[in-house]
This record gives sequence, C-alpha cells and structure tokens, in this order.
Amino acid sequence: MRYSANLGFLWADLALPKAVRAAAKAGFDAVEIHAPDVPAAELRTVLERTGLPLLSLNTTRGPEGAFGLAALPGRNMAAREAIDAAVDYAAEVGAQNVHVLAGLAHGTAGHRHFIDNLSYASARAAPHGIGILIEPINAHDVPGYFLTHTEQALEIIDEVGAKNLKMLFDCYHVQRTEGDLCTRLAACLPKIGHIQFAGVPDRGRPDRGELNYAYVFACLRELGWSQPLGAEYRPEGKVEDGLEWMTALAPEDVATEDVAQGGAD
Ligand SMILES: O=C(O)[C@@H](O)C(=O)CO
Ligand SMILES: [Mg+2]
Repeated sequence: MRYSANLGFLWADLALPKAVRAAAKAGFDAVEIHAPDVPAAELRTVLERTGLPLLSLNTTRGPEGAFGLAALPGRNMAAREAIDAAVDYAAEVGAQNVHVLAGLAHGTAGHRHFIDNLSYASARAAPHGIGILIEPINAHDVPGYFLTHTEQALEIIDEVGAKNLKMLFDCYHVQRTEGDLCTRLAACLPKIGHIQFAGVPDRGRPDRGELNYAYVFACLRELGWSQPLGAEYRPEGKVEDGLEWMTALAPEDVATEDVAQGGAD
C-alpha cells in the first residue's frame, strides 16, 4: 500500500512547505491538503524537491461553520469564485484534484445548485487535467452537510456526467454512516477518485478502533486499487511517534474472499 499524508490533519501545526518535508521524511508517497496557506509557487517548489505528488486540495469552507458553498441556494457567485480560486491554485501547484465542498443544504434546491456548480467545476478543471471530487461526510461530525451517502454521490456523478468528476471515498465517514465498507468500495470503485481513512469512531490512528484496516486494505488490493490512500486522522502527540500502522496494516496475509464477494450464502 502507498499512503498520502493529509496535511489538514497530520503536521497541521506546520506551514505547508515544512509539513510536506515532514511527510516525505516519514515515508509518505504523496500529500493532500485542505486549504493552501502559501503561494502556489512556494508549495510547488517543495513538492518538486521532495518528489511528492499533491493529490487534492479543497474549495474554501466559506464563512464560519459553513463547510462549503456549492449546494447553497443564493450563494452561486461565491461558490464559483471558490471553485475558480481552487482550480487556479491547483493548476499552478500541479495538484491532481479539487474537492468541491457542498456546504450545509438540503432538498431539491440544494441538489440543483450542487449539480450546476459541479458541472461548472468539472468544465473549469478539465482543460488543466484536474479531477473534481465530492465526498460524503457523516452527519455526526457535520450535521446538515448536503452530501452524506455514497449512493447519493453516485447519483450526482451520473447526473453531472463529467468524466473528471469522481467520489472521494473516506472510509471513516462511510463506516460511520453506512458500514459494509468492502462491499461499498467494490460497488463505487469505478467512480472513486481518491480514498481516505482514519480510526472509527474517534477519527484517531487507523490501527485503533472498531475498523480492521488491514482487512479493508486487503479488499482494496484485491479490487486492484493502487493509488496512495489518504491518512486523514488526528494524531496523538507527534505524528512521527505514531506511524507503526504504516507497516502494521500492510494487507499481506489477510483473507478477504467472503466479504469481497458480498458475503456467503
Ligand atoms: O473528511 C474530511 O473532513 C475532509 O476530507 C474534508 O476535505 C473536509 O474538510
Ligand atoms: Mg475526508
């Protein structure tokens, strides 16, 4: 397995260039960020020096507590400015994807605005070879967030119909909302652009908690997933002191036949 350090959670106290260097030193194969805090050229330089690809960055969360703008009725102008800013930054820094945050919304109006803004984002990103991601987020952590379920994400992706629009499948959120992870991963796989993980239920280290990631990673290996998996968890103390999971979760000896086939009998 290859891993990406999510710098919104790991080394979040460091400015991005330092955080990228820390991730490279710790043995990560890629990085991903939430919000850029330095000019794109500066981040690009450190990515080139370390050789780490930048898998994704987010559109802005907007005002305090908003968690994104793209599904909000009456905020279309701000949503598109956020998409423009994120895509321009991604193009300059060489990022592979932009994650468009939906925000707190519901119903048909939310759906219609999200579809319109995702069509805009996909068309805006495509000429740069950039993908657009949407992520189902669990309702315990972000009550009222528009996109909560993988099925809903698949329907939206189908309706927009853009080749570069995919799902960010965060195992932590999907486990808290739906469970049945290996089955969901198999069902969503063709529409997944990136995968993240964290311990459940506290979003701590992935080798703690109710979820057996050695098993989940073995499922992913059997499904043929080879992209770096995004470590998006809250470290306990220094990140470097809690990275045993990088080897402990290697899926070598785990048998997955039953679940990968949707369960026996
Ligand atoms: O799971 C999450 O919270 C993130 O992947 C994210 O991008 C929202 O900030
Ligand atoms: Mg996530």
